Amino acid sequence: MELKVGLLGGGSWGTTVASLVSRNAPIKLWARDPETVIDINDNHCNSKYLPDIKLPPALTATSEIGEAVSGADVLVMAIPSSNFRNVLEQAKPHLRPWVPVISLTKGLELATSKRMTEVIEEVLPGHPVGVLTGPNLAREIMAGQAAASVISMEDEIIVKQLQQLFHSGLFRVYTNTDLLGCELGGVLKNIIAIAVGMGDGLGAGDNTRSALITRGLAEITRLGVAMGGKPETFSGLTGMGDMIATCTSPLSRNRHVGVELGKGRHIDEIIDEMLMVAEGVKSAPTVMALAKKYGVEMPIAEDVFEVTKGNRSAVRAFRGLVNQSAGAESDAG
Ligand SMILES: NC(=O)C1=CN([C@@H]2O[C@H](COP(=O)(O)OP(=O)(O)OC[C@H]3O[C@@H](n4cnc5c(N)ncnc54)[C@H](OP(=O)(O)O)[C@@H]3O)[C@@H](O)[C@H]2O)C=CC1
Ligand SMILES: O=C(CO)COP(=O)(O)O
Repeated sequence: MELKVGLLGGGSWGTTVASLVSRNAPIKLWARDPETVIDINDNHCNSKYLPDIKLPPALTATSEIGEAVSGADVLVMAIPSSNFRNVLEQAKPHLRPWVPVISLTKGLELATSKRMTEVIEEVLPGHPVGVLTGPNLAREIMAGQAAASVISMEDEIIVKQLQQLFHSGLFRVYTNTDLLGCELGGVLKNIIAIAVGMGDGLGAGDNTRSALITRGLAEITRLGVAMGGKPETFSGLTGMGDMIATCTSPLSRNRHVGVELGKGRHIDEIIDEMLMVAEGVKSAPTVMALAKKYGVEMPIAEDVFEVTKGNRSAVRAFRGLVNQSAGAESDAG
């Protein structure tokens, strides 16, 4: 049976995933911006978020949320974490029972510290939930570069059915049933990417970058495992894989924020001039609260939090990070 897909969110990643799915199944993308809808339907472009990229003609968009949701056999959410719950509430009256809901979002809800799949379970009880996550920079994928990703759900049967929707020639999609671990990897790596960006903005070298990525991975693994994720998940595509892509790519918005902070600019000024979302800035306070709750030391994330709050300069934070006294490699810090 052919599954119909509704995807909510007309930004860079929503449009990219909708383009991939359109090769395998009928899909309707909902965007709140009517100009984006016209651009996708008439010009096969999303000039606002993916300039100079041609979209597949099979991809169509709507500005009526009910049109994307009511006929859907699968709902995909590509809305930043700050507006995720609100959009899910708008979709709820149109959604048929038991339709699986897959999140593409790599953030946490500020007010509740919840993961997006927890928000889905709260708003839409009974619907199977999952994430599609991994080292997936939208522009590279739209340029036709090969990439791998992971669809993660706790239900082994449904996850295999949905894998086929997203998988295509150059976009390899694996399955994983450690939903919490996969989802958290995508959230937490954003903060480490800001730290690495800060170092790059300050002129640090490749050795420093490598040390930060490795210690950052240890840090996010400690928190993820304390929260119930599997250690091996953090060494896979959704953990180490996404860390490498986000911490090293000039396309990463989180790394970009770090680079600008490293140059000495203020966070408000950096965010004001960005059209796109950098989830790590918003997640940092929530991650600090979770680290405290689970008794996990996260010195890199803490420095990023202090710099983004304006309490510490990037230079001071970075000196602290590289000068920290070193214990055993297996220790925190
Ligand atoms: N870009 C990437 O490479 C990747 C991104 N992600 C994750 O995907 C999520 C979405 O990111 P991305 O697409 O890149 O973000 P963008 O910043 O490119 O776009 C955000 C989109 O969300 C829409 N939006 C925001 N608030 C609302 C709302 N209240 N109602 C309706 N639409 C809304 C915006 O609409 P409008 O234009 O009208 O403001 C825009 O279409 C993030 O959590 C990100 O971390 C994950 C993997 C890769
Ligand atoms: O999650 C991403 C790559 O996997 C995108 O990272 P940014 O949000 O930092 O651009």
